[in-house]
Formats: sequence, C-alpha cells, structure tokens
Amino acid sequence: MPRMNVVRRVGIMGGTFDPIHHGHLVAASEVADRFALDEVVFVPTGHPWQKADVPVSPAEDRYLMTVIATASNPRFTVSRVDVDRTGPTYTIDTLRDLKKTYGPDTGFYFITGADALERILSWKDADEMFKLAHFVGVTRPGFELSDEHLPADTVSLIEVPAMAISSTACRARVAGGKPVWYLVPDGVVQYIAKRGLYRLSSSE
Ligand SMILES: Nc1ncnc2c1ncn2[C@@H]1O[C@H](COP(=O)(O)OP(=O)(O)OP(=O)(O)O)[C@@H](O)[C@H]1O
Ligand SMILES: O=C(O)c1ccc[n+]([C@@H]2O[C@H](COP(=O)([O-])O)[C@@H](O)[C@H]2O)c1
Repeated sequence: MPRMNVVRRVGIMGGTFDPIHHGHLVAASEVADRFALDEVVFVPTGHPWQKADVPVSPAEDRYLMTVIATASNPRFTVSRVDVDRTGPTYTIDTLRDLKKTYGPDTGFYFITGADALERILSWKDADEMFKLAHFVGVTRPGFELSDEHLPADTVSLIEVPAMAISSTACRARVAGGKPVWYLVPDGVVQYIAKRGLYRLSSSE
C-alpha cells in the first residue's frame, strides 16, 4: 500500500502521572492493539487545574518518570507539549498542538479512564475537543464506564485488563514506607527513591 494513502492513527494518553503506573500502561497498550494504533503518545500535564487542591510533583519529575516507563515499548512516545505550555493544562490545547506537529493525515484517539470520562464535560471547550479527536473510555476498577452523557459517536468504550492501581495509592504507599514494586515499572521505583519523591517531607 503506498505510504501516502495511509492515515496515521495516534493514541494520546494524557495524565498527571504522579507517578505513572501499570494501570496507565496496560490501558494504552490495550487501546493500541484494539485500534491498530501506530503510536501512543503519553502527555504528562503541566498544571492540572482540576487537581489544584492536591500537591503535585514537579512536571520535570513526572515527565522523566513517563519517559522511563515507556522507553522499552517502540510504539510509545512522550510529548512535552503540556509540560512546556504555561498556564492551566487544557486538552483542547494539547490536541491543537499535536495536530500542528503530526499534520492533517493523523487521526487522534484520546484515551481516558472511566473516572476521567465521567467528568469530561467539565473540561474546557469540550464540544470543540470532540471534533479534534475520537475519545476512548476504558474500564477502571471502582468506576462505572458510561457514555450516556456524551454526544453520539464521539467515544468508544472498551474493557481493559483490570488494574486496581492509582497514583494516589502509590504515593501513599511510598509515604508509609510500603513498596511500590510491580505497581509501577522498576525504573520508576528507582527514580522515586533517587529523587526522594512522596516522602512525607516532600510532596505529601
Ligand atoms: N488503573 C487504571 N485503569 C484504567 N485507567 C486508569 C487507571 N489509572 C489511571 N487511569 C486513567 O489514566 C489517565 C491519567 O490518570 P492520572 O495520571 O490522573 O492517574 P490516577 O491514578 O487517576 O492519579 P490520582 O490517583 O493521582 O488521581 C486518566 O484518564 C485515568 O482515568
Ligand atoms: O481540558 C481540560 O479542561 C481538562 C481537565 C481535566 C483533565 N484534563 C486532562 O485529562 C487527562 C487526565 O488528567 P488527570 O488530571 O486525571 O491526570 C490529562 O490529559 C488532563 O490534561 C483536561
């Protein structure tokens, strides 16, 4: 098939990734397989405005943990667009920036867990956002996956292997001196220790 006729299919996995864990990675991998994606770009948030009441680690640490966690998968990449933009992080800006980078032949699939999908109509310019990407809602233990509140044909719902992991629980485990081995990739365990993240005296 001539390359020029091929439309590129790119997944976008946005998150605060404080820290990135195997729930994020399994969701991205499963969506990549189901939608035959050429690439999944992980986009750590710069300033997650809906988490303003929670202490968030420096963007550079979250970005580096995301790079470490995704390095071994040839289809996974990491973008700095949200980390490098000033002001609150809005997905409408993420999509516009990535469209500029990838060009008009790329179809975007924005991946969200069931919890994020529940709140998606509260995101900035949600109507416009749905025009720039197809949304993929994935199952997450403890949350109901539903698209009843969303415009028709804007979202696909898929079941992914259940990973009862959250970044909040990982941070609490580190703060309490408990291990996070096998909840997050090995390199991320080591990065957290090296930088002293999530100890009670740092961000928690
Ligand atoms: N275990 C999981 N299974 C499926 N999706 C997940 C899982 N954990 C997070 N996600 C999804 O990944 C995206 C980014 O999540 P985020 O970085 O906020 O992680 P989190 O674990 O929800 O963090 P926190 O506990 O700090 O709120 C969101 O769309 C979220 O719904
Ligand atoms: O666009 C918005 O207003 C908006 C509001 C909340 C969350 N998001 C995006 O949703 C993704 C998951 O965010 P979070 O806060 O659950 O880590 C991430 O890419 C955020 O930028 C986007």
